Amino acid sequence: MIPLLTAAQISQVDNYTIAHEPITSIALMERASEAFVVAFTCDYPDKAKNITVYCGTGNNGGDGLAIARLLKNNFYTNVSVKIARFSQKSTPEFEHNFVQLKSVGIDFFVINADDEIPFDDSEIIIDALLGSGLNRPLSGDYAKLVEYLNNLHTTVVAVDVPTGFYTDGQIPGNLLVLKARQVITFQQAKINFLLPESAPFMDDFKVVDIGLDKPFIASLNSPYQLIEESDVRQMLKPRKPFSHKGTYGHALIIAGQPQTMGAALLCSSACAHTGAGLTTVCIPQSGLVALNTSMPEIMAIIRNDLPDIKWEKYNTIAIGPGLGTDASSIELLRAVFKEYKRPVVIDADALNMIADNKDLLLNIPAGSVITPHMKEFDRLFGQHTSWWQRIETVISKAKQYNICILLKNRYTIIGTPEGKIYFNPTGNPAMASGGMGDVLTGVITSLLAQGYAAREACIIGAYIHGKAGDELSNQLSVVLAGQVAKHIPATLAKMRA
Ligand SMILES: NC(=O)C1=CN([C@@H]2O[C@H](COP(=O)(O)OP(=O)(O)OC[C@H]3O[C@@H](n4cnc5c(N)ncnc54)[C@H](O)[C@@H]3O)[C@@H](O)[C@H]2O)[C@H](O)CC1
Ligand SMILES: [K+]
Repeated sequence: MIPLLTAAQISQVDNYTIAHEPITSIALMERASEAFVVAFTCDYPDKAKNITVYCGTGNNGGDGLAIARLLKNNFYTNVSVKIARFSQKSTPEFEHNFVQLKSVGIDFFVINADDEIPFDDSEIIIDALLGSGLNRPLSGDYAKLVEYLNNLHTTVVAVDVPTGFYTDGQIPGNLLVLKARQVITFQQAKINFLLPESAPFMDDFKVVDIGLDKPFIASLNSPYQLIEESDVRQMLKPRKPFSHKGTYGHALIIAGQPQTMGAALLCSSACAHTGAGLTTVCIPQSGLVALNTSMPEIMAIIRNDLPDIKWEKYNTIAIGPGLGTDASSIELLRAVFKEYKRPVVIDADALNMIADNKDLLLNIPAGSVITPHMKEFDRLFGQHTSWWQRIETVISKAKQYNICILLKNRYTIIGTPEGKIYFNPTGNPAMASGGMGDVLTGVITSLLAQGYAAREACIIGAYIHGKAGDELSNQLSVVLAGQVAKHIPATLAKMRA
């Protein structure tokens, strides 16, 4: 896991690294700038491009000055610098790099407070105006400059953070930010890069290692963690010799109506493909032919017969995909919560029924998983005006109800009762199509049936679901839910190799 830190914590790590590596702050800035330049030259190899580096007078600006110098050393022939000197304040690291810049003879121009903004015709802008030190929205000269630069629609590559962007905490509405084509960020993704509010301000970000002290970062015990493939590989249990279908659990999936049988088929297919020993799906009578034709490996219970079943023979139950929200479905949901005491997976219409009958929240079996998308989440827990607020709610509700909450998004957010938040990095826009959530529910259900705890089931499930889609999207511009379900065994095989 990569612990994700707030700006205040990053500055703490910065100071710790300087004191304990030890390294001077100027050498650390040089290391960061070198790392930026390595990444930059890889993505922008044309050394004749007209590049302007815009620098503030803090350490982000100091980085910018060092970057301009290093680009020149790397034979970029058309680099110049514009310095926004909007206040008397500057850092010693900035001043040091200013002297260095002058010594290598790069053209620079100082924009003072209230000055007219100089004309810019560069092909690439490197944004080193403000970084993680931002402590208020842009205004005055900074706002004027950023508005001017945004209107140019030039390719902008931001150093560490796009100027004006908040790295953590709630992002105010109508925020003015220098929009970046790419952000090359130091040491780790900033938490807000992983939230949808970052989308208008950056197309892409790349993390470069600048050697900050990793044990110290870990010691800060951040609640926010980014999942890495190695975590999932470690969590995955092998399929052992002499094991049999009973070893891998029996999942019951309660899903589908005559018009939404697809949800039941996709969910149960994903469950079987993720390796549950047995999968039974509870469907309406009219869906039986479709099930038997498409998935002969899956057993069926007809919906009307459900009340008579032996609940305890299932290792887990999933309820919700395509289920509908009529009176009989609510009755069914209540019956599951009453009769079944092991962890369940609750999705889609089951979440909507809980949203309309909030008393049911208290009856969710301990250790269960709920898998809402944003709208289902807000219906359950109230309207939110920002994703940061939603994360706070995930933390409090996961604890209150002793459940894992998996809030679906580009970087799916998984909250645990212990107060941790895990971000899943896999998945891609080719997967944005119907049924994908049903497949994810099936994957997680399968993992619970196989004996993984809710936290592991969510982390592994979200990761492999997205990774299967990533693998498919190498060749396909649109990936359908059924394709993801069928590809899971191949993804799992690679992960276990
Ligand atoms: N550990 C690392 O990741 C390293 C980071 N480096 C770089 O340092 C910046 C952070 O530098 P800092 O001096 O703390 O802040 P900024 O340059 O972002 O800002 C300077 C200064 O500006 C003032 N300010 C804040 N908000 C506003 C505003 N809205 N308008 C005007 N002025 C504002 C405030 O006083 C700030 O202190 C980080 O991003 C990296 O680029 C190191 O180079 C290497 C290690
Ligand atoms: K910046």
